[in-house]
Amino acid sequence: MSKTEVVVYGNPDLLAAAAAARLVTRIVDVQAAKGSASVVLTGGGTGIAILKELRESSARDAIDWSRLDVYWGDERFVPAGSDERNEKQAREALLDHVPIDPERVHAMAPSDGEFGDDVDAAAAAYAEVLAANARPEDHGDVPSFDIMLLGLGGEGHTASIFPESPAVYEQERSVVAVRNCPKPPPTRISLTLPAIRRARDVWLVTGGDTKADAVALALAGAGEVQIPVAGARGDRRTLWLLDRGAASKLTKVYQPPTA
Ligand SMILES: O=C1O[C@H](COP(=O)(O)O)[C@@H](O)[C@H](O)[C@H]1O
Repeated sequence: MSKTEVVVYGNPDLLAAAAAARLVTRIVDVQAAKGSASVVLTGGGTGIAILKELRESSARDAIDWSRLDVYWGDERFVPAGSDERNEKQAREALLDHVPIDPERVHAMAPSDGEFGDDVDAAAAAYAEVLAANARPEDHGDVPSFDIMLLGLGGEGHTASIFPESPAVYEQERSVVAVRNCPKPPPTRISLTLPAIRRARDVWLVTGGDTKADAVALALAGAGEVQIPVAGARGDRRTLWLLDRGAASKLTKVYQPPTA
């Protein structure tokens, strides 16, 4: 299992800018080493702020967008045009502004798409997308994603895996339908913790003191049933990128970077 690293930035803007810079560097490094790279996006305030920062950065042109696969860790099961959709927010923040190959943008189905309001069928279809994109060296039906961005909620959810919900117990499937979420909208699609742990790098990105309890509990070793984000780990690296608010209840002192 990878070691957990924590970096704390002085404010949310710095967090988003620094995470975007890290993302460019890691994608470029992976593309140089392997030819193409894959990234899993998250919804939420910090996740979308990072994408906006990336759009506004001239460094984004260092990425070969034609050799990047994009997936989502979770999606709100709402109509395609809804502003609540993580996909729509990511497209507006970044994807509509870069020369990405549309075939390599792997979105989860909306509630008015080909599966209608059958969220189980939509989740199963996304599991098939993952399986179809897994290579022999991935040793399973989920790609070894190069970078997975994940946000978290104040109660400890990550992706759309909520505390003590059926999704947190899932050990077989890579993608599940999620119902009765405590945070609206109530119906969602989510990667499971076993699928998340297939990623090489998992980056937990969050800001604000409403996240401080969940961050502190996860980093203190809480169980994943109560605090699902505690179970989000990368195979190569688990990196927490926080602002001072989100880090404010950590007992260990994590220094902001000096440069
Ligand atoms: O609903 C969701 O919320 C979380 C966290 O969002 P935030 O705005 O409170 O930071 C996000 O990680 C997840 O992808 C999203 O669907």
